[in-house]
Amino acid sequence: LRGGNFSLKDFEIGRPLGKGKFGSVYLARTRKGESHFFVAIKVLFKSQLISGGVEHQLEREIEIQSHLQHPNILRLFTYFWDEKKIYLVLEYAPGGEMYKQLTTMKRFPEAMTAKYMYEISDALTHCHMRNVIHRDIKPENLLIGVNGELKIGDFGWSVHAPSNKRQTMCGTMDYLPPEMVCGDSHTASVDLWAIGVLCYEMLVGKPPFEHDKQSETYAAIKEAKYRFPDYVSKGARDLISKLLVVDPSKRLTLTGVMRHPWVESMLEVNRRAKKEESERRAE
Ligand SMILES: Cc1cc(Nc2nc(/C=C/c3ccccc3)nc3cc(N4CCN(C)CC4)ccc23)n[nH]1
Repeated sequence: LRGGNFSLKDFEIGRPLGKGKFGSVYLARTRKGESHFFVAIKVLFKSQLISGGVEHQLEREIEIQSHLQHPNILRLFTYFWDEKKIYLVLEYAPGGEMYKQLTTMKRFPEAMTAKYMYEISDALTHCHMRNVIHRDIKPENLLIGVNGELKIGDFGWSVHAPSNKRQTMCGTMDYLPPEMVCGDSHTASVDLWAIGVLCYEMLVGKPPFEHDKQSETYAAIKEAKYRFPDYVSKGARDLISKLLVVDPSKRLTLTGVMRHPWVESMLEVNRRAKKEESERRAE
């Protein structure tokens, strides 16, 4: 997939993987050469982009995602268009969507949650170093790679920091931090709040500020008011409580997440489990 000017004829289109707001995503593979290389092709209708007024958002998504190269960020290899559609050639993540995994498992074990928290913090460090804030971290935008690693997918809402872009709210607001709920300008620390929400949702199976009425969700977010079920460990509570902080400047940093004692201890549990498994297989 080096170089440019690809077109649809260079790919064999497979099954649809999913349908988004502005188009569908298909499994595909390159025709050229003997090694069939799987990709995911996101097909967007120009007409819908224009009527949705999101062309420049797509430009930003392409600009940002094509320049980010990180093992926990889904690659955007290339893109092309014909008279009616735009095609994004994205990395294929064979593990599927994290939110489906979470729905199936109800909630993730602490070691699995900590691994995902480490990986997403590493990926966001890569983004923030390039002055990119994602702004839409949630299980629906996260995919699972071939080795069970997390991949941040959709960059449809990412922007260059700082930004006070009001976004037309579509989808859940469970992940919105207080400063975005109040319409203040926001910085990269919105992603720190979002991974706090994500950590809670991975451990509990639902987000911390979920309420029947939107106004109750807003109120709970603005005061960072939430409760833990008994089974959430002290270490996990400590991490989440350092991320779900109303004052953006007081939130834990990404380095702080990756070095948090609970994360470190859980990664050690993962390493030991992997070692035992490989020793068992070696026998
Ligand atoms: C961009 C991309 C997707 C992707 N991989 C996959 N995407 C989607 C669902 C995608 C989707 C797209 C738009 C809207 C909704 C869903 N579903 C997937 C389901 C997969 N399987 C195989 C693994 N099974 C456990 C579950 C079903 C595998 C990869 C998937 N790699 N790269």
